[in-house]
Amino acid sequence: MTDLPTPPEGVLEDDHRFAAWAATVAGELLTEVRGRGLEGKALKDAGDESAHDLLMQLCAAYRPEDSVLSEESKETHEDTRRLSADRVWIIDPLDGTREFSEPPREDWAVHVALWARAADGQGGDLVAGAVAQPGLGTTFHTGEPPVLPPRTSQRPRIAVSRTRPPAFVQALADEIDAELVPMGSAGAKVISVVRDVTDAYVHAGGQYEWDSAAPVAVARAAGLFTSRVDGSPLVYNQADVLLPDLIVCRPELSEAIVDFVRRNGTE
Ligand SMILES: Nc1ncnc2c1ncn2[C@@H]1O[C@H](COP(=O)(O)O)[C@@H](OP(=O)(O)O)[C@H]1O
Ligand SMILES: [Mg+2]
Repeated sequence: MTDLPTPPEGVLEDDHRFAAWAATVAGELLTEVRGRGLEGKALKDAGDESAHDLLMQLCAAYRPEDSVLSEESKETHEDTRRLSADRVWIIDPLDGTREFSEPPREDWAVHVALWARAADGQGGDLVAGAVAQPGLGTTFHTGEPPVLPPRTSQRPRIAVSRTRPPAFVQALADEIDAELVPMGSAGAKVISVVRDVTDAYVHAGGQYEWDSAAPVAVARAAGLFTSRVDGSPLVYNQADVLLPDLIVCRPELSEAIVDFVRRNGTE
């Protein structure tokens, strides 16, 4: 066990600030790992493992009562105690692992989200989240919700996966006269909408709760629209952590995107 970073004053008392701090220090560690001269799989593995270990240690030390679901631990996926827990941290220690291993790309991120059970005990939802994007030197989080800048492009720009863009998004773009903007990392794509680099992120075909939980928490706090591609709600802390599709967009685009999927499906 390495020495844990010391939380700044006030961080432990506030879940939003704790999420932001944890994501930030994991991002700093990843930046350091990226400077070690590793390449390819060795760099990917070192990144995934070091950020996961640090975040698990921070949660164990400072949020010992809470459950954790982390991409990098199969044990946490299968641990059914989180299904009856009141609070679950949903973590992607390194989202956009591929892009992390291709310096100087900046489309990779650290995701830390908190899911909490509703007061009536029925279901729950995301209550805090942070996305650190070290390549931009910024952590976006629900403690200080990002202010959505005015839209600078009349033509919609849709962020899509750089390596596995769903085919239907091209058809959607053709219909609404949008431009596709390929990039890595679900977090970086959501943050591109938050920053007015794009206007929407549309994905289908596979993804897991940790890929979208923290970005969606931040997007909602910024006033963006979030849903599954069929317009139904994104639901977290499920037994099956597959959450294969989503839309994050400026509110004025949601109707056209959901309507397209309802008419055409995603095949
Ligand atoms: N079809 C698919 N099945 C499973 N995971 C997928 C997926 N498409 C994207 N993802 C995951 O979503 C994240 C963003 O992907 P992309 O950059 O292609 O948009 C990546 O997370 P990780 O980097 O944490 O593995 C990737 O693994
Ligand atoms: Mg991911």
